Amino acid sequence: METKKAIISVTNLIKKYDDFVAVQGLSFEVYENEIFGLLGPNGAGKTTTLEIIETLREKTSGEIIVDGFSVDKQAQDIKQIIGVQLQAAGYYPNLNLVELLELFAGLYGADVKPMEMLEKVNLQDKAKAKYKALSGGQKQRFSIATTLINQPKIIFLDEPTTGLDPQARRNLWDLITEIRDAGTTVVITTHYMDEAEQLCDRVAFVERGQIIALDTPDNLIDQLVNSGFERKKEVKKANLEDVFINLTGKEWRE
Ligand SMILES: Nc1ncnc2c1ncn2[C@@H]1O[C@H](COP(=O)(O)OP(=O)(O)OP(=O)(O)O)[C@@H](O)[C@H]1O
Repeated sequence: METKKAIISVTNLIKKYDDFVAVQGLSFEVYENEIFGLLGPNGAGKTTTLEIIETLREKTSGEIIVDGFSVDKQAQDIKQIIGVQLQAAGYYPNLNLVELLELFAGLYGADVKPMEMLEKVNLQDKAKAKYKALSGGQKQRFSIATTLINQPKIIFLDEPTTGLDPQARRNLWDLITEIRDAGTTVVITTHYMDEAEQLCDRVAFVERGQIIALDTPDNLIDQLVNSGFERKKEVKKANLEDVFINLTGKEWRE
């Protein structure tokens, strides 16, 4: 990674839901133009943390700066430069994909061409389709397209590949990498460690509302190996997912 400028700084973030402390003093930085993964068990506090950074949820205390703007005083400025996946409920059922993108662009006051957006995520053939008629992978790609409407500096993707088949997942990894390579910072959560290893430049492990490790996947694996860890079973040169991909091909297909 050439540049190491922080675009997100989270310092001592605390979030309480009544008496329950969901986030217990998190501090981390996301660098400009990296894919940063927040990993950890169910209920660790990942989504809560993302939603606070996205200015969608109030924090209890702590400081968050996004591209120089404070979540406390400049939430509107932050909203302008980030892209967040909308809940599927926001996709009006009677509108097709082009119409939905036109609607969202209008709401953002953004000057985008819906067909170009659809081409970016390889959905140009589905321009006239309704959201509910898309496959799981297509729905995710459309949802990612909606995060790009306001040409954001940072996009947030919460478990974007959950429930997708191996090809759709790999296609999405390619898409997310392209988005990073085009200059956008990506913050992602995932429960798939192979995905985090392949896709993320750096990852933070969150456990019970605290960060317990943060580094590149390579460094974290090396540290574990250097501590004497060994897998019980000999690792083969391929796994069952490789067999799947090899049998069924890599092309876009849904
Ligand atoms: N609105 C809420 N009110 C009360 N408790 C909440 C609320 N939202 C989340 N929590 C609790 O805060 C904790 C953290 O939840 P969060 O959704 O941030 O975890 P997560 O790491 O994203 O989990 P997952 O991997 O399952 O998505 C959980 O114990 C959850 O039950």
